[in-house]
Amino acid sequence: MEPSDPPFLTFYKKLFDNIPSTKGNDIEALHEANECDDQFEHELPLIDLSCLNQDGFRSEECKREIAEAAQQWGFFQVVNHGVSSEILENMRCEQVKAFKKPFQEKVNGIREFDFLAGNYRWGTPSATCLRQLAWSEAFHVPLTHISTMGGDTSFSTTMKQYTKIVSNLAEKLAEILAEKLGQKPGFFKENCVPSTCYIRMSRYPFCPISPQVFGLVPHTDSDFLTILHQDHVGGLELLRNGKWIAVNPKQGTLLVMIGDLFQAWSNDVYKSVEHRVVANKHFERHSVAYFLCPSYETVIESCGGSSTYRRFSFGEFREQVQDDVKRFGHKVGLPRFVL
Ligand SMILES: C=C1C[C@]23C[C@@]1(O)CC[C@H]2[C@@]12CC[C@H](O)[C@@](C)(C(=O)O1)[C@H]2[C@@H]3C(=O)O
Ligand SMILES: O=C(O)CCC(=O)C(=O)O
Ligand SMILES: [Fe+2]
Repeated sequence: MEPSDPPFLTFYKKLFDNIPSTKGNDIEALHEANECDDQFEHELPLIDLSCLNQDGFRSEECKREIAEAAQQWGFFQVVNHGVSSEILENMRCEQVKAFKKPFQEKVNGIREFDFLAGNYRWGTPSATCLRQLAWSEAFHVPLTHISTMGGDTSFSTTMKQYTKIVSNLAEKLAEILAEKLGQKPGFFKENCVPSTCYIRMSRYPFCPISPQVFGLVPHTDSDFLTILHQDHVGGLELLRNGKWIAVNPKQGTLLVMIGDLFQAWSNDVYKSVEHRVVANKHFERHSVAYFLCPSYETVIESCGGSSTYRRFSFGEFREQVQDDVKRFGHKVGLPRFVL
């Protein structure tokens, strides 16, 4: 019997034949490949955004910290970000409820939310080996969909409240990062549109064969920046100086990740951060991500002159990512666009 929803074990059956035994050298080798440097708690950048409302000196200092973290880590945690713990908790509850809908309803589209089949993803349809499989399911919901969601249901109300605050926060952080590059304000307001920005709600079911599979395979995000909220379970890891570092959950904290578009636009000043989610043998996990994306026509080129990358439109970038995922089972990303 398939013990999991979604039915990973039956649908991806081929990938599970000949999996390394869970005894002896094979499993040791896998543990080594997965190794995460979490023997001691890493000092991940943590920024108090309330400083942005303080006097000029403190606010400038905070902006400097944001830019420094984006350069050195491509990642930072924020507190006092304006999303109340009540909204975070409501969002988590609504998300948990949505994933509890029957599998076939998720696949065909959830009527109640006006979700279509395309809103739901699970696993990695193009995977040809276990290491390419994502042991997770997700709803992708564009902002345009959220703003037109009808009814006064707790789902639509919560989604609207959450995205309103988080989208403003994303734009604000992006503008700070642009300012620190010496750019005039307005680029993100002009180019980032509700039809391409989206929320991705993810559920990582507990996984009986956890060391062999990822909850989400290593990747960088294909946007300007991502704002992520994770629950208390943990499993998110960042790649830094060749080592995977666990991002231990801290209640009320939001995580900010620099995506590929900011890396290209800043000509490598800011770095998109490679991250992954490791599967958990015992507990399911939920997270919600907001992706700040421009319109498909927006041309991405270095904002400060000379560039490592050729100019490309966001539409072209998305297509290339999707083609590569189909052909190779994984994303290639920015290296495709190096001059
Ligand atoms: C199989 C894949 C789909 C994905 C790229 C990847 O190789 C791994 C992660 C996926 C992800 C997650 C975040 C974003 O939604 C996304 C666009 C990205 O950059 O990485 C997707 C990719 C996708 O759906 O095409
Ligand atoms: O669930 C997480 O912690 C990460 C999600 C993620 O990386 C993504 O949706 O792109
Ligand atoms: Fe991601």
